[in-house]
Amino acid sequence: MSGKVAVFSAGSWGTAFSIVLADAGNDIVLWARREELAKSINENRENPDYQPGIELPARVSATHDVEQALAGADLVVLATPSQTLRQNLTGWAPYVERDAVLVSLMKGVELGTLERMSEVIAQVTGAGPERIAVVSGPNLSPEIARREPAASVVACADEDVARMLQKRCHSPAFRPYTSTDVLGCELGGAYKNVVGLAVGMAVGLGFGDNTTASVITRGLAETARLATALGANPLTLMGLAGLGDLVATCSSPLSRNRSFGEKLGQGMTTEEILASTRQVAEGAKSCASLHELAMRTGIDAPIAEHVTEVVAGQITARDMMSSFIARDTKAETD
Ligand SMILES: NC(=O)c1ccc[n+]([C@@H]2O[C@H](COP(=O)([O-])OP(=O)(O)OC[C@H]3O[C@@H](n4cnc5c(N)ncnc54)[C@H](O)[C@@H]3O)[C@@H](O)[C@H]2O)c1
Ligand SMILES: O=P(O)(O)OC[C@H](O)CO
Repeated sequence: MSGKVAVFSAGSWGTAFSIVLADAGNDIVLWARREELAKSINENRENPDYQPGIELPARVSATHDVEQALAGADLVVLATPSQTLRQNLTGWAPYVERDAVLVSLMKGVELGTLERMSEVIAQVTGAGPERIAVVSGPNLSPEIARREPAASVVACADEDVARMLQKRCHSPAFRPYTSTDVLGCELGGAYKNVVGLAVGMAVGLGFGDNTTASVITRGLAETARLATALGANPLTLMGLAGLGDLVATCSSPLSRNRSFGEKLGQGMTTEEILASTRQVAEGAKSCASLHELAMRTGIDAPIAEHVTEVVAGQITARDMMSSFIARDTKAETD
């Protein structure tokens, strides 16, 4: 099964996932925000800004023209920073083919509205749940771009559509599993970034594996508490889009969220860290929306709460770690 796929946009994950889709037999048009980047990708077969040193397959071409990217595409893959999706998609939506399936690769929750990316897509495009899918799992883009073996979850409320997407992105190095739990996959993906920040802070403070394992495990408990309260299948959180992604993010120096946390732990401010990178660390924004979502749902979320405070400069990473230990004691399963 193959066809034309439009990928928005040519960042780290959009570029790496284009390689997966091309290896699986699709023709990809990769939209780049800057015209000169699209030109450079077409001329040099490489995205020097986001996946340097990786040769792009012949099936991948780039454009800065939205209409050209979307014409005839039956899959539209969205990989922008989460907080920019609504505004961007509003401009792109008029050119999306009527029956195209919209696939979110993003791992964030919108500030203010507290909406997941699939909810933003539904609102902006009017697409029903059978046309909205999510891909989420332990997929650090530099490893995917190098075609190192990895698995992931493709979720859609309509299982047939999830199966179609599974076929469209099953490549020799990338193994997708289907799910109908869109909410569980999205919250697993967004929450692991916040836990990755907390783990990074512990590493930056010089703490070892007992500390990081404790934060990871309590982070999974916090994720599962919120996600299941909102209707997720608890098994989703134990799978690739939950535990799997949490392990990859929290253990890898490639993770932008973990690295961001490490710098906070070493004493840098959020503003200094943001000024030092062009890539997005979604957890630095979604910590606030996830904490608010937890409060609105009546769920205890100390990791999201304290990470938000550290990112906002209200407490230090060391204060956060002390507070985790000093909190009222309770049963593990409460
Ligand atoms: N990189 C990964 O390993 C990875 C893996 C899985 C999921 N994700 C998720 O994919 C999403 C995108 O991440 P990424 O790693 O590709 O980010 P990135 O920072 O590498 O790239 C972001 C892309 O969006 C564009 N962009 C930035 N600001 C924009 C704006 N205001 N309007 C339009 N475009 C804008 C950039 O030009 C770039 O092409 C995030 O939600 C992230 O959590 C990333
Ligand atoms: O680099 P990060 O922290 O955004 O993580 C990338 C992916 O989400 C890992 O699955």
